[in-house]
Amino acid sequence: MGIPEPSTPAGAAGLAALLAEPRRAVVALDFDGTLAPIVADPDQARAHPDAVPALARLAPLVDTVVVVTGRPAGVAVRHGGFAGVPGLENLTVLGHYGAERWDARSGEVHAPAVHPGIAAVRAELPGFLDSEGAWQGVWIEDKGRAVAVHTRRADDPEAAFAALDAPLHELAARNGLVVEPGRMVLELRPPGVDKGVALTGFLTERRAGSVLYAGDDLGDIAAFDAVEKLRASGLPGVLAYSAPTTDEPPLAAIAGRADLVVPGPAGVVALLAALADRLGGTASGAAASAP
Ligand SMILES: O=P(O)(O)OC[C@H]1O[C@H](O[C@H]2O[C@H](CO)[C@@H](O)[C@H](O)[C@H]2O)[C@H](O)[C@@H](O)[C@@H]1O
Repeated sequence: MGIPEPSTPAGAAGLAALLAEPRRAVVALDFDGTLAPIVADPDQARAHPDAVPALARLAPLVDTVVVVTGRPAGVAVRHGGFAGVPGLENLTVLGHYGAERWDARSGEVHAPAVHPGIAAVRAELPGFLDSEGAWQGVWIEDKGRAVAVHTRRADDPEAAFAALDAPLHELAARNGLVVEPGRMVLELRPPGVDKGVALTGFLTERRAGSVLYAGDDLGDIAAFDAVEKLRASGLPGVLAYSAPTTDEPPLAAIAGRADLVVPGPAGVVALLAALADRLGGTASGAAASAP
């Protein structure tokens, strides 16, 4: 596939800037639903099989590739298969919505102390969920510095999500936390950072000349907001939506703002490969046009 044409002038300008000066471009990608297909068990989610090969061709041609995810950074690295890959030396993973950072060069995760509200919620949550009614299939993902309540495997995932929304907001507020909603998940996590804050900080650090951001979920709205704000202040950017390929409805809050809509992780990977093709990447990651 070639590079799809952005549907907006701002997106076309963003893509043009990326292609004109790729060495100043940051390619920023969400993980679940964007690089990794959605599956029922988060522990079984893995990057699309063509993701790492495409990224390993593209990454040496741009300033950096950054994965911005709600996952713990180490989990995204493991499930992505990102560590020790030739070509991915300039990959960074910003985990926990930007609270954690892993850089391929050091191989280390940097993270702040765990918020004290997490221990309290971890202890209270099982009994709390019982008291809210037995939602068959609702389960808790302990993410270390956040705790997520998943409803995807409940008998009625949407009903379980809707019923738990307000009580979990109350539980989070009582413990100094916020609720981060996602695709059939309500996560209780510390406030203070989101994907927009994380992405803006990273682009500033890199002195980026352009950005491409791809995402699929509610947590990506903050990153979309950030790219739109940066565009208004002169940084070209292109926004891509990884649309569901199942009967799940598209997320209007993102779909309507995207410059490019691609079919799920397979479409994202095809976009990355097409960018690498256009920029002259080879299988080893060397740029044909590189100095
Ligand atoms: O920011 P992301 O990389 O998109 O991570 C967001 C959450 O993704 C995971 O949950 C989602 O993917 C699961 C596996 O496909 C799916 O079962 C679940 O319904 C989705 O919400 C992950 O489990 C969370 O910890 C992430 O915060």
